[in-house]
Amino acid sequence: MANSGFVFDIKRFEVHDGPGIRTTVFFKGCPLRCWWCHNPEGMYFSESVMYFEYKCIGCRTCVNVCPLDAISFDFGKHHIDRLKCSSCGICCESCPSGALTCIGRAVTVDELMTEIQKDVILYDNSEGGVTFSGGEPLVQYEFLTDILKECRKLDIHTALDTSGYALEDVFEHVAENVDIFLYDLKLADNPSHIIYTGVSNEPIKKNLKMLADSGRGGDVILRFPVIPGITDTQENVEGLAEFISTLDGIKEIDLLPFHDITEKYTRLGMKYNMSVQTAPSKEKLKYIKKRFEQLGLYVKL
Ligand SMILES: C[S@@+](CC[C@H](N)C(=O)[O-])C[C@H]1O[C@@H](n2cnc3c(N)ncnc32)[C@H](O)[C@@H]1O
Ligand code: SF4
Repeated sequence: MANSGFVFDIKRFEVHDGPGIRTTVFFKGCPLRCWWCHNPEGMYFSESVMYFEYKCIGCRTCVNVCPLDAISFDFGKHHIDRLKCSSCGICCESCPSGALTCIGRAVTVDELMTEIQKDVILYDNSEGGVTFSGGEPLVQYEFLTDILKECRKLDIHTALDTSGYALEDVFEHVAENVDIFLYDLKLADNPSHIIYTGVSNEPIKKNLKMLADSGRGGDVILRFPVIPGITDTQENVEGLAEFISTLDGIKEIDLLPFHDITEKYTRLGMKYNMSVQTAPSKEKLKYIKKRFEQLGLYVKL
């Protein structure tokens, strides 16, 4: 039982994170480091300090209040020494223009349920519900399970947006309380998976196979991030198609074309590995769509 967890956003009226109108809760912390991740503020479990240059008025309040001397103006340019910064948040509280913002906050089960329940009428009218995303929600599996159980008590539909990367027994335990899964498949080849995400794809494949073998394939919507030069290669698409063809009951795969978020990484002081900034071509998307349709899947783009 975990009475509180750590989230970095709660978005209401979402229509892209599962069926109907949904509230999406973004959990902090992720064991993966996908090169293209558009939610880098969700990677670390601790709070993340984000700096918005266009809001900065150059008053240097942050420099003066930082207890670790982690902030300076080098040649007039704001700089946070991320090795010194402990994300204590004092600079964010003191910044008069909102140029510094602390991402991430603790919430209790009760607080989160209050937020989720605000839109129950919308969920009911649209066959929607709540989606747990991140970061990787499975990292906080005890808190996640508590929330899922509360939702089930109240008959609120739940979706888990996940990389599937978790120990088998953790995944199995959480899955019991989930209505549908938005399950990401990124790279079929394990060495490539390790290079581009930092972890092996074996637990991901194992957990998905377990779901399908237990008769829950129909509760899974696959998601495939189409990342130019990394996941969109013929070799990868064929590898994934081969794996998917071993899974029973899965009917849908959603293609998520790459979008660039260089600016977010700059604001967080994080390294962005992607050299490509353009979305995949229409031809490439068409080819991938057709290939997955050949497996009998409905392909949403
Ligand atoms: C940020 S992840 C969070 C959930 C979980 N950690 C996962 O990877 O599925 C949510 C979705 O965004 C997708 N995604 C991440 N970065 C993206 C990008 N730059 N372009 C398109 N989709 C992206 C992921 O593939 C995943 O389907
Ligand atoms: S698993 Fe999801 S949240 Fe984690 S780094 Fe990859 S895309 Fe981002």
